Amino acid sequence: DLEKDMDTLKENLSTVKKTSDAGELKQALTAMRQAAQDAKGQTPETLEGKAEDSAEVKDYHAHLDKLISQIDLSLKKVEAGDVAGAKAEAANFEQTRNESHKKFR
Ligand code: HEM
Repeated sequence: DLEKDMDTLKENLSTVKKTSDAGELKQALTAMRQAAQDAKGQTPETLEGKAEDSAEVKDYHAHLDKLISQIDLSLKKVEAGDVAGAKAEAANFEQTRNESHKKFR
């Protein structure tokens, strides 16, 4: 469910910020990506009763897609050997989290 996806995001974001090991970083980013993708299939309580094609649900999906794009950029960097650059993307994840929580939490 959505709470579980959010807990997965939180735990793995913490790993992304802490680790300097490329393998561990990649694993945490991959878990975050899966959780964000899964969250797209869930409906937050604040949007219950809204149609799948409503502006609100589309906006919810767009925020998760933004996070997924940011995670993909971070994955690209770690794959290119840029661990510091990959970790720096965490600031963007947090910005998207904060914006999203203001709207949908
Ligand atoms: C790295 C990014 C994010 C982190 C670390 C994060 C973390 C969390 C945490 C820890 C919770 C509380 C979960 C609980 O009650 O146990 C939560 C709730 C929530 N988050 Fe996020 N979040 C992130 C991104 C997002 C995004 C992108 C969205 C929407 C587009 C979102 C929507 C929500 C909603 C709707 C809730 C309330 C869920 C409920 O009904 O309990 N979050 N988030």
